[in-house]
Order: sequence, then C-alpha cells, then structure tokens
Amino acid sequence: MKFTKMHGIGNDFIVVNAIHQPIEEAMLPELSRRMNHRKFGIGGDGLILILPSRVADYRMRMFNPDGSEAEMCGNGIRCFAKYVYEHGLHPETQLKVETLAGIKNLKLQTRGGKVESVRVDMGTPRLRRSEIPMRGEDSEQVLNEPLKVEGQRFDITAVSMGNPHVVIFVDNIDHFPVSRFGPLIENHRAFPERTNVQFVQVCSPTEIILRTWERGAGETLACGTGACAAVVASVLNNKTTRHVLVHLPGGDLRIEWMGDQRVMMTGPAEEVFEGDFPI
Ligand SMILES: N[C@H](CCC[C@H](N)C(=O)O)C(=O)O
Repeated sequence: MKFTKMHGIGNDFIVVNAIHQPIEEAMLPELSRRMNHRKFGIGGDGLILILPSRVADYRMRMFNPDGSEAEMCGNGIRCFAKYVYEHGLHPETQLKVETLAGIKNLKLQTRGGKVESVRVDMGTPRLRRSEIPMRGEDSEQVLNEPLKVEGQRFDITAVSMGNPHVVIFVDNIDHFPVSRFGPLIENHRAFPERTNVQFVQVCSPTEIILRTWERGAGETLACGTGACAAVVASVLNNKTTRHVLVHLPGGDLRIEWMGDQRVMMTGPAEEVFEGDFPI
C-alpha cells in the first residue's frame, strides 16, 4: 500500500489515497495499529484516508494509533489539503472536506505550486455536557468543574470540536506530569467516548502554551482540535482574548474564535517521505 508520511507541527500522520487503493472497512483499526507502530511499523500519530465524497470535494477519515476512529483532526486535515493540492487531485486553493464532525472549509496559502499554510474553518465548538459527551445532568456547560483523579482534584472545562476535549489550566506546563494524569483523565468514567486532554499555561491575553495527551495516541507534539478547544476554554474562563497564538511543543498555531462562533485555525503542513507498506 502506497503512503505519504506528513506532519502538522510535529503531529505526524500516515496519509493514504484510499480512492485508488480501496481498503476493506474491517481491516482499518488493525491497519492503523500496525502502520502507526513506532517500532514495528512506519510510526505516526494517526492514519489519514483520502476518500471520495458525495457532499464535499473529498472525505477524510482519521484513525488513532490504538485503532479508534476520531471525528476530526486539525493538524491532519491541513496535511490532507497539502496532499490533494500538491499531488494534483485538487489544484484549487479552496477545499471542502467531509468529516465525521461535518464539512470543513479550507483555504490554502500557496507559493510556487506548494502549500505554505492552511486556514481551516473548524466550525463551532459544542459546549453542552451531552455534546462533549460527558456524563452528568444535561443542563449546563462544563466550566471549571472539579474532576477527581487518583485523589487529586482538577478543575476542567470541556469543549467538543467534533471530538472531545478536556482543558485544564496549569501554572508550570514544563513540569506538569502529563503522562501520569493524561491517561487517567482520557479513560475517566465521566467520558463515555474517552477524551483528549489539553494542559494549558496562559502566557498573556493573546498567547498560551499547550501540551496534549491525545485520546488513543498518548502525548503528541501538537493537536489542532486541542488548540481550538484550549482557546475556547481560555475565553470562556476570561483568560485570553478570542485571537490567540498557541505555542505547542512541535510549533505554533494561530487560533481565532470568531464572533459568529466559528473557530478558525491557521498553520503549516509538511510532507516528509513516501513509501510502500505491505498489507
Ligand atoms: N491530532 C489531532 C486530534 C486527533 C484527535 C484524536 N486523538 C481523537 O481521538 O480525538 C488534531 O490535530 O486535531
């Protein structure tokens, strides 16, 4: 199976053109586990499939390294856009992509036939408990709500960008034990679909630093949907303005939560290598 290895600020993906290489549905979870394995496979934070769509230009599916399917992938959809533009599938600078989180509109910034950055309309965040989804009475938003984990209390804000995110504000992100508390929160019984976990240090009203423990993937160098969720939570908790520069270990993303409630994410995407994987 031909694949292209790509990344969005260090969040790395195996991109497969499944239009010309159809894959049996039942094989997908195991294929993702095999291809994303850092030792026995290619290695990645996810498998991204390019598929035809009846309602948009293309359809994107994203599978985590544990084989679970995610509703949306922010860094991944920028890689998706770069691939279809530079590999001649879609030589236009506007692109509509069908995802499990709805149709996303993308605008490509290009130079000399190459995609330099992509601006993604990530849609409106879902804030009701049942939309995250999170257990509990379906009445209000989950804003700075205490969550007990191994006897430690965390004040969490929950935001869905189509996929679930819990946002926690910390004072010293560099020394926070992400790999200890990330999996405990990811798998907490309050989240029927599990959850991604965003740890945020606020630098100023227009800058935050983010570390992410991803559902089904572990700690990654960046998370696009997570950066969007972190900015929404920062605004809801009166910690930042609505236009924020997000610093992640792998690089920066510019996030804007517009007045009409859409979240815009702008960032780069890179192609690293192509290869063949035995299936
Ligand atoms: N890295 C992706 C998020 C993948 C989320 C996935 N881990 C999930 O299960 O929701 C991003 O840039 O948005």
